[in-house]
Amino acid sequence: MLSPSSSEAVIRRLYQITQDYERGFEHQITELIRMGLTRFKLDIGILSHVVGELYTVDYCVVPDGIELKKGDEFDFKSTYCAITCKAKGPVAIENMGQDDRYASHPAYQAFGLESYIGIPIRFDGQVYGTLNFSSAIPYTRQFEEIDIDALQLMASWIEVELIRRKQEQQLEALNQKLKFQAYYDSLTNIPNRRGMFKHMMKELNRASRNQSQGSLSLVDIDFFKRVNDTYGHSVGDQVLQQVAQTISEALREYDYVARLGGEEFVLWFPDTNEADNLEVCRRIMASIKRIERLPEPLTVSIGSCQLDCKNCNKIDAADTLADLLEKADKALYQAKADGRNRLVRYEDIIDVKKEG
Ligand SMILES: Nc1nc2c(ncn2[C@@H]2O[C@H](COP(=O)(O)OP(=O)(O)OP(=O)(O)O)[C@@H](O)[C@H]2O)c(=O)[nH]1
Repeated sequence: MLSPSSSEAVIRRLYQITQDYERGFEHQITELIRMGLTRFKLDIGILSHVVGELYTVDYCVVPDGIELKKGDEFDFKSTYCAITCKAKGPVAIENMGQDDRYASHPAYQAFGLESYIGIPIRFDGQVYGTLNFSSAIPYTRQFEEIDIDALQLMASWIEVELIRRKQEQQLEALNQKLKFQAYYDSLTNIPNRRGMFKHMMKELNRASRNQSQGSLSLVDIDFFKRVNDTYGHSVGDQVLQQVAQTISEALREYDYVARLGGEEFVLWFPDTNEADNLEVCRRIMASIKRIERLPEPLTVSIGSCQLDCKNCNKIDAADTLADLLEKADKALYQAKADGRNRLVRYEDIIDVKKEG
């Protein structure tokens, strides 16, 4: 019979291990298995996971010379786990080969383990797997109630931890979703205005630091109201999605596109001169004309402007962005006024030249 101080030691050690969140689940579970091995004086400890007929070793601690590792898979029916799951509760066997119930079990035939103590782990209303400890050597004493108590305590912590980890993963997924919704446009799946602002702050600071240049372009679908009015809002939505995709595909690796709102998109071309900006914008205009969603070709107007940070002092990114957007918007206005389906650069507008 084990003394009460021995069970107190289990509780104390379990408390230490379970408080050690910062070291991660893998560390905690390995320490818990080690504690079980010391507690039961056995040498193989496993947390298994069972899905259908597949038994997988989730975590294990084994002595030198035993080839067993995390991720190893077995046929569930031929494992000791099958015995424990069938029992629906703790199982303790001191000498499997001498036990009429188990001597001919496929698990004993396959692995030949003599002593075994295991318990089912439940998760989400189902059996997740088992926590088990075993050895090829018969047990020298009888398993006691206090052994089962210790095993149940360990299993309870694992069950709580599995739930906690699942909730943590759900929370993380929810956070990712919220982040996506905050910075991406749900219709086109490209960044929205807020996402653009965040990206551009980094980009403009980088351009300033590297004293480099770049082009900003506003792309606006022509007569989009007519698309909605003629073919319906849902076709309008599909056109917006196709335009976003077409622009994304036409861009180079470091170029950037966001939906500014409505049928307007903003494009940023880092380290790009005017000639290169013209070339990419022309490519985009041609690609958009090839969209086949409507009976007539779709056209866009583009207003572009240039940022040149060569030989300039550190810029204020927010002010610079506002300035670039305003210039591109003037150029876009001009493109619309000149008849649409064209690209105008702010630097080429006559009034601007006069002012300059
Ligand atoms: N289907 C759809 N339509 C939208 C969305 N956001 C804005 N719009 C529509 O886009 C249209 C924009 O119309 P206008 O600003 O008059 O521009 P336009 O008809 O493209 O004319 P120009 O830009 O001058 O060539 C409006 O009818 C808006 O209702 C959207 O998410 N989905």
